[in-house]
Amino acid sequence: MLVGVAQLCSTPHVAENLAKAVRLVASAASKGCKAVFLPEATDYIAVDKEQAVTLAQPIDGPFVTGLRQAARQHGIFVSVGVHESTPADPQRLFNSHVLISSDGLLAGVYRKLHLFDVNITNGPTLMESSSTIPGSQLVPPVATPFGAVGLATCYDMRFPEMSTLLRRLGSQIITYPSAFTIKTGVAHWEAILRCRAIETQCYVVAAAQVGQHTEKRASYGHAMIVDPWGKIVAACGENKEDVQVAEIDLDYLEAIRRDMPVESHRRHDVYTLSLQ
Ligand SMILES: O=C(O)CNC(=O)[C@H](CS)NC(=O)CCC(=O)C(=O)O
Repeated sequence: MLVGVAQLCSTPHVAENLAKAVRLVASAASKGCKAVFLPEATDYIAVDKEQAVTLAQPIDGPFVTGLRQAARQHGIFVSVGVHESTPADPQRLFNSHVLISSDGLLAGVYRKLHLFDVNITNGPTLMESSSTIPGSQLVPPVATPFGAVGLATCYDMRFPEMSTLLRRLGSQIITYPSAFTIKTGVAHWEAILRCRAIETQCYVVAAAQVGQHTEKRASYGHAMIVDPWGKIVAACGENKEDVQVAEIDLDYLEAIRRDMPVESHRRHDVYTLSLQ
């Protein structure tokens, strides 16, 4: 089965971003994909924290609703990262990853666990926790016709405990909708994604924001799909608005797991003791 990984440049203009996302959904469907993966913050990249909080919608707001209609119209699953407002805390939002089924229903919602609070010398300073409430749970993989999908987001890829757990819970595909900085992307993006695929023996799908969003903010792009052997099988490079397609072959995945059964070689007996 074919799936598409997408790349785009969101701005603070939510309606325009929805139009771009819907175009990418249609494009993936026309290429025969059963699913399309859109990046983190597809709804918008804001100029500052105040604007980010003002623009956030609930999951049942117009942005996700528009994508649910597109998913249903084209008969395709859609994974998308959005900001999610919550009445419980009007000054902050969740960084949420929504999986929409091909009949337009919500199949899963994951709220980003690891927040990107960093200050890199000669590089970006970002304080995600000033606007974002961290999620509090791992979401079990969602069963789909193309495999069991584990939900994560961007910076989460730096935490292999999370991908290892998603694998143990049954994931066959692990997804990281992203908006990576250029400096960290050049240094780490491909290496991390290939490692997560190799060590979990899962397909890794990483949709990406690309280019200049606002005066202050730019993203690395290079959306890709990595197969469970660590090979890059789809790559958007630095294209501005793109969907690249790869096959998800679960027989191939099972063969890799059979040949090298790392999951059954894990020494959980030792790991638990060493944490005490
Ligand atoms: O800000 C928004 O609106 C959407 N959220 C993001 O773009 C997030 C938090 S600032 N970006 C990352 O996690 C980049 C991680 C990264 O670049 C790395 O791990 O190196």
